[in-house]
Amino acid sequence: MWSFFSFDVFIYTSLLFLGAAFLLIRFRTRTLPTTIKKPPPSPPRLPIIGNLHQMSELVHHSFFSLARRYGDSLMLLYIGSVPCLVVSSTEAAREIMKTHDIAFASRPNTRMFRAISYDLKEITVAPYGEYWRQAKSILTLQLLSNKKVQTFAGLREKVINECVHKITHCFLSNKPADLSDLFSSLTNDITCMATFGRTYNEGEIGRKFKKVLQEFSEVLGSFYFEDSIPQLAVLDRVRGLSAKVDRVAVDFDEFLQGVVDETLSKRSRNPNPVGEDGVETFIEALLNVQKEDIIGITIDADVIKALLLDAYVAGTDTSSSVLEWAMTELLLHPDSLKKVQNEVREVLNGKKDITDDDLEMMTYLKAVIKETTRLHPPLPILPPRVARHDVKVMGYDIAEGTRVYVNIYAIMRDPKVWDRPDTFLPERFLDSPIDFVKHNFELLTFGAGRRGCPGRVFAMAINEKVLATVLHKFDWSLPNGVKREDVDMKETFGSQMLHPTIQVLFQSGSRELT
Ligand code: HEM
Repeated sequence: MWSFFSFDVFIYTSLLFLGAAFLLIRFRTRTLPTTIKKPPPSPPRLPIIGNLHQMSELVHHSFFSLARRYGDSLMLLYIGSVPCLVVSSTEAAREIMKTHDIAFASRPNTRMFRAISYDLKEITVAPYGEYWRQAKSILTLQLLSNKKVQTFAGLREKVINECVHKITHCFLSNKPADLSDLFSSLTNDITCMATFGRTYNEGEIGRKFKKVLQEFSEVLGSFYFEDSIPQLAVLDRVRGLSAKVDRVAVDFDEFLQGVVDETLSKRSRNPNPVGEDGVETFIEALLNVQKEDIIGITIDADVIKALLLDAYVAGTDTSSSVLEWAMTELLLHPDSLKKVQNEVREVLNGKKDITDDDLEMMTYLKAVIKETTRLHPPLPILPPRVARHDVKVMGYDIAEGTRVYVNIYAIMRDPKVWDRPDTFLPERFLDSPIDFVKHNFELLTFGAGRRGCPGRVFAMAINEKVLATVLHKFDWSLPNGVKREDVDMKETFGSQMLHPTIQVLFQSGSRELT
């Protein structure tokens, strides 16, 4: 549900750039309503496409460099005809997500999101209102509470052990471990088991699931003209994107309906079913909420499928991105690697299994994860919010309907807030109160305010345990022949989140084989 520009922007902006001069005669860029007296500073823009031609594939970098020139707190851009407020400082983020949180608590209503999110029933894109409130409270309280996340401990353990066996196998065959691939399967398996009660890796259904996920990511990463330059919506049809979006929505629905039918059929055979290992999975919990009928919204089949989609899509690639970057940074910073490994091994003191209490004592490990996501947030720009009415922010007038992009990449590298902002330095978090909490506006990995991420505890339980396990069980180095300076730290979009450009291939050492 996250990305909003992609590489195909290049092709179409070039085309548009040429066409803009001609089209200028026919169309005029939408201007702000006259009530907007003092808009935030803006770079100059072109007719029709606005500032689209200034966007690169990695939009957070484009926003970052434009903000330095035009508005390092708030800047107004136009993506096509849509006014977009770019937020690039801690103070401005606090204004948007705390002071004026309700005014900006909605998400844009776009054709793309309507098509692939059960008509905006997914929480991530749902407009602010009663439905969003109730659906988010189901997710937060019934599916992702601390207590619920603890019930998945056995499941996490099982999947992590499988990953350890695969790494051991690489070691024994003297091959580098492809951690990109291993972390991606691991987070996929944990999220699938917690959400659907089983994995979908094998056979015909596995093949179909993979294909639909691939296409889902492709449409999410596509630039949809209808949503930003409606005059050119025909281009979406010409290049087959409109049809593809509709087809992906149908295919994903077919898959999710299959998951629901399978679960219902199990329930009809056993009225009190629990998933594998006696755990109530998300789908079971949702069907129970539906049966009890105690909340203020109708939980129909589409709502169940939309919330499953929310949990699966939001929970998978985000965590694998964090793990990949953490291992990459540690390999590039041997002192930190040694320090975190010593901590893990000292806390465990010869014990084989890692408990939540052990993780609580691993303060440097937690600092490594914070520092990793500060430099490499899986979502470098928060999913867009939208102004629900005219509002004044930091002395500027923001018009109703303005889309708001909080560039957390810029905020988390702001030299006014962070000493040596581009350096990997987990120590900065050791004696610092800065944490992933709702009203923290320096470390915004999980967003903030009403629209903040409800999956933080679920995600951190995976990230901490996986990282502690691979550091405990193995010694790591770059594969033979690869030097530190050869590692390319450029970012690239994986399925949806930013990953290192390289596949993270590491040599595992022999410390302890299970
Ligand atoms: C490392 C893992 C994760 C990261 C970095 C992450 C990050 C984020 C961010 C940045 C947002 C936007 C917050 C905002 O707009 O202020 C978000 C929203 C959301 N996340 Fe996560 N997330 C992660 C894992 C999860 C998991 C595991 C789930 C559920 C199983 C989840 C479910 C959601 C949902 C439903 C929203 C939308 C909230 C709303 O719009 O009200 N996330 N996440």
